[in-house]
Amino acid sequence: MRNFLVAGNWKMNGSRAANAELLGAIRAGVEVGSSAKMLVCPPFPYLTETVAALTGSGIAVGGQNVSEHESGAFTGEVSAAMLQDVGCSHVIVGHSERRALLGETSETVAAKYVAAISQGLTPVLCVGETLQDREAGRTNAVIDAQLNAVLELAGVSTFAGAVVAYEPVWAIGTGETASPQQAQEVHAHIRGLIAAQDAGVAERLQILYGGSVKGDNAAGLFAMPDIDGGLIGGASLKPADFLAIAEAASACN
Ligand SMILES: O=C[C@H](O)COP(=O)(O)O
Repeated sequence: MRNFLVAGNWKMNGSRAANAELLGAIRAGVEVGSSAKMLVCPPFPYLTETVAALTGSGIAVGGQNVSEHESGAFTGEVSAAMLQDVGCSHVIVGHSERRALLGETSETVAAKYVAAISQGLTPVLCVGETLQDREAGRTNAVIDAQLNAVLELAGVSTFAGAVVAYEPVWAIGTGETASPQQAQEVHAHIRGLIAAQDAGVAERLQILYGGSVKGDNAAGLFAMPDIDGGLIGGASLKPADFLAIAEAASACN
């Protein structure tokens, strides 16, 4: 039996004042009841304050990106050791916005994944197809290529300490969600790909869905057998929505 994870990716949003309000509301809501594991991923400058604000709450904190390098002359980059040092337990790698806008290749993403694992961080590895890929019938092939790059570099055993997030690019920030059935098909495919190498790891692997998840569509998605939670963008900035999503996950736990 896999536990559910509800992760909030704040992207490049927030301020000290707005974060304090948001975290206070989430903490207060969680204390009255959610049993799903929660994770928030704020921008780098706010990580330390977020860790402090969430101490004792059981809510985990993660980065949104990590350097593939250990240390040194990489201006503007943040290492896995630094994320670990300030109290992060997770880090998002390979988000489609970074793949598309910042030129991250599947090979770079694989190196970031390895950097995270080597520091004891749990990578939240994002994969997903564009609308063009889907319409051309290339969804599974795209997902396979993204995952195989990581499997080849890191090996299947590392997936015991990782989370995969399926995020169809066409559903991110668009208000258009994959239907539970569409998402389930891809999640089952992802689990199958991992199972072909290690059935035990595949069975335990948390696979999150991301792409316009809201309080009112989460339950339908989480009812699917291979969907183990969500990676939430816009709705993670709205406490009522984020808590409703966590409640929907708790109900499945
Ligand atoms: O990382 C989160 C995803 O990009 C989903 O974003 P969204 O919930 O705003 O569609």
